[in-house]
Amino acid sequence: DTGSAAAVPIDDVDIAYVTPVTIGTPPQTLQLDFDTGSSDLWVFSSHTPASQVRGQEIYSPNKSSTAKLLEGHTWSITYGDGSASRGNVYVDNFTVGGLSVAQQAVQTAQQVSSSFTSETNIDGLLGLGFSTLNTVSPKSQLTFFDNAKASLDSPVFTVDLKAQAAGTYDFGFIDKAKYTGEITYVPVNTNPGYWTFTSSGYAVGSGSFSSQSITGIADTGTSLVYLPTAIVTAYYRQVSGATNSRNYGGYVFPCSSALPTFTFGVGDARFTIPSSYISYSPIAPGSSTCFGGLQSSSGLGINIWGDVALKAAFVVFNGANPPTIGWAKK
Ligand SMILES: CSC[C@H](NC(=O)[C@H](Cc1ccccc1)OC(=O)N1CCC(N)CC1)C(=O)N[C@@H](CC1CCCCC1)[C@@H](O)Cn1ccccc1=O
Repeated sequence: DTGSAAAVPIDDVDIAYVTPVTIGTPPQTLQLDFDTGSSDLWVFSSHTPASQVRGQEIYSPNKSSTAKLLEGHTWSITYGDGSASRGNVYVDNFTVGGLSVAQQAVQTAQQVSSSFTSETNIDGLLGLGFSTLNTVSPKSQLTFFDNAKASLDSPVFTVDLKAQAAGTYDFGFIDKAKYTGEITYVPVNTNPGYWTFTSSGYAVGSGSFSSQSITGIADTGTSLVYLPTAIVTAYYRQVSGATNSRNYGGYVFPCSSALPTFTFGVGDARFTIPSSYISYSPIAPGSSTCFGGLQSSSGLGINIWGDVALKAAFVVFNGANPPTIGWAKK
């Protein structure tokens, strides 16, 4: 089997991307944020208090003839940005872009934090991390990818995110039309449960490439790129008026300042993030102060290659044994 579904930016700065999925019988369509940084599949549902729902599509298991409650199972998750949700668990038919899983664990929200309520374009998350991270108790559940893997032509999914345009998540195949040149594969460390790999170094603008190992995670659920402070300060030293603002929680600069590109290495390959991706967004609508798409990871304890980096490449998440991750230009 294979599947292919669109990844659509939810706003004008690509803060996140959503992908349509169908759940149950008859099919209920929701827009989920596919997140390689977590491993829970959870949805706004008929169990979510009305006061916490603001226009999101909901999944109603009682309207699905194939839904079954997973007795006594609950889940609770808190993300890096402090957002959180928790609830019960059903199993039901689940389809992404023509690829179906019959008994997928669908975690229904009984409680979501205010940031989820206010994010009206996200109806839930679909975790594409390793199933070891799943929070369902007493028995943890498998991700959609792990459930589908055995039936896939090839045990892979690929990510092709675009700036202000619809990209794709493909399952089970690698579409040669989506990239140019070769795919450079590097090992993945599955220990923490994320797609953790080691970049071979970086360059700021047209400066020389600094070869060094930068271990981090490829995370579709994180908007920005978070790297070691030394790298980030070297970058913003080239941006006139840039300051690391405690007030705004990161590097900001005059929107009129010229920004260099940022190049990162994967093995011998080099990927350049255009300046436009790093001039992330005005700190408030109409402001002339902009927030950077490259920020320090010092507060996180982990380096994160989020959407700002993923948009600059075609990425293969290879779920074979052992797993690897492949990067190609596009
Ligand atoms: C540096 S972990 C911060 C990161 N959350 C972000 O990247 C959010 C994304 C967002 C924001 C607003 C609307 C929609 C989406 O965006 C910002 O935080 N931004 C963008 C806008 C900027 N002005 C400020 C900084 C984050 O927790 N991701 C997790 C998945 C997210 C959770 C929130 C909803 C969307 C999916 C996850 O993969 C991060 N993970 C990764 C590994 C381990 C644990 C863990 O939990």
